[in-house]
Amino acid sequence: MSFHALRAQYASLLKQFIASTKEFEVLTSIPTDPSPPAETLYVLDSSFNPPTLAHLRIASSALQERLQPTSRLLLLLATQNADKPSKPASFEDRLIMMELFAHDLRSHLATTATSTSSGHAHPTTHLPSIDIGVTKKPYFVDKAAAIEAAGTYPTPLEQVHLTGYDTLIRILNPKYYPPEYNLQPLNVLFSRHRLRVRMRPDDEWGSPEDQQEFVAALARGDRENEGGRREWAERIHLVPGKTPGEPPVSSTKAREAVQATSQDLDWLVPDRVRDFMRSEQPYSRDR
Ligand SMILES: Nc1ncnc2c1ncn2[C@@H]1O[C@H](COP(=O)(O)OP(=O)(O)OP(=O)(O)O)[C@@H](O)[C@H]1O
Ligand SMILES: NC(=O)c1ccc[n+]([C@@H]2O[C@H](COP(=O)(O)O)[C@@H](O)[C@H]2O)c1
Repeated sequence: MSFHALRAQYASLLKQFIASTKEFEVLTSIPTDPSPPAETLYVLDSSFNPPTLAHLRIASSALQERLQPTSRLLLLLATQNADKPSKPASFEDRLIMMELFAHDLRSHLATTATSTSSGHAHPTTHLPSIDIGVTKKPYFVDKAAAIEAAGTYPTPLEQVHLTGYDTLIRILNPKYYPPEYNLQPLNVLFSRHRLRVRMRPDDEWGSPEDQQEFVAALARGDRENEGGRREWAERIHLVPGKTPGEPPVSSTKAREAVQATSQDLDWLVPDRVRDFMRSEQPYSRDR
């Protein structure tokens, strides 16, 4: 399907979703054929503005821990962000980039499985299916509940939310939980689901040791006065982020690169997303 036709299709699906009372919906799946029922649902929630190689590493490292068709990945676009106002690219273009990203991710999984297995390409039938979904809910605890309530997946189903360290800090910030402004509402999330958190070491977020200490403090009970329970720490799995010296990758950098230094897209976004950004210019002011 041409990008023009795909954009029109997503525009119509989005319009129906926004006008509905639904809080979560899967718009498409890759591949579209039926697949075995999910046993673990990995959820990568992002503004996908655009999807980057950091998002690809977050998802692929989680899926590669147990590469099996009963693992499923949900790429979840939040139409409402907890903090940021909406800005270009359009949601339609982001959904197209999410679909391209899903193909890039499956290609990546198929080829990287080769180096760890017998030297043969990993059959695509063994790769996890990827859903492209939308939610109106900005907070993780509500996203998890909306996914459960929609009835799209078998129940009960453990969700593993894939985030970066900056997002973990925000999930555990009481300012998001009125009217009491304490962390108690998160108990629903941590009693059923998990977080797999990629460290994001830099000047703003500190060293890997500082990031590990944040979870260790929760485990020691240091957040109990704010309603944070020690046992939640067991449901938070911190994994390494970029290695020292590796340049930091972010959607902001990719948006800047497409305007100024387009060759930098090669190390910021996966191939199909890069080609789309170059040909369709979703961040151009004329769009
Ligand atoms: N380089 C990275 N290292 C670790 N986590 C990351 C990285 N990039 C994104 N993430 C995580 O991926 C999730 C979605 O990210 P998000 O859409 O905010 O991307 P971003 O690159 O931080 O965006 P922006 O630059 O537009 O603020 C968040 O949980 C975020 O922490
Ligand atoms: N307390 C929370 O659950 C919480 C706080 C801040 C951001 N978020 C969400 O995290 C995701 C990533 O946010 P940013 O795009 O702002 O990095 C968004 O879906 C945003 O709404 C959730």
